[in-house]
Amino acid sequence: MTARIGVLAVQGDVREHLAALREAGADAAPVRRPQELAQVDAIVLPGGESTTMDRLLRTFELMEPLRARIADGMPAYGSCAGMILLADEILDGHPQQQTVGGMRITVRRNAFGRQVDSYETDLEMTDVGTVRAVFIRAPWVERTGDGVEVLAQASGHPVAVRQGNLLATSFHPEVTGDHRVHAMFVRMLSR
Ligand SMILES: NC(=O)CC[C@H](N)C(=O)O
Repeated sequence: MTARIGVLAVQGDVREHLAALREAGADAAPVRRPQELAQVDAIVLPGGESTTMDRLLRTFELMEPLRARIADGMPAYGSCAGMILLADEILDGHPQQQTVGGMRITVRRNAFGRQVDSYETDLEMTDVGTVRAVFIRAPWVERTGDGVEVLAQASGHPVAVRQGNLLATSFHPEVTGDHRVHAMFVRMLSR
């Protein structure tokens, strides 16, 4: 049976992730409610604004079920704000900002600078190859804990990391029309 991958749909670039997952051959569906989360085998946390997503996750009563599913081993992929949500620790976060957590990483929000510092570059990513990386007010990884594999770096910092069946990128592969990073996540589901 094809795995069903949810895309957290409280805020952010949900449509682009749904499209990239479908192009990678997955059955993808938006997740806004706890009942919808219960029906997926894996989840993508999109780019957007992590402080807003944190607030909406709590309002929609998705924070605790999401934490429980990830602690229980559900595969998850976070891009940009989604990477922040997966991180166990944030630097330069909003004072009350919480994360879903699960990945033993410390991320710095807006690490490359503010809005104006959005940029694109080609990176080598393990198991994927050369990718066009689009950074938009992106975080980077400051510290990695046990079991975290660095898949790509930019400006001397990890920008793609994997820990078991959790994947995170600082950049946005969903906006480039290249679905190889999503395909890699789909492959992680069958390991
Ligand atoms: N493109 C993005 O997802 C930006 C992330 C945003 N700077 C945040 O802190 O949530």
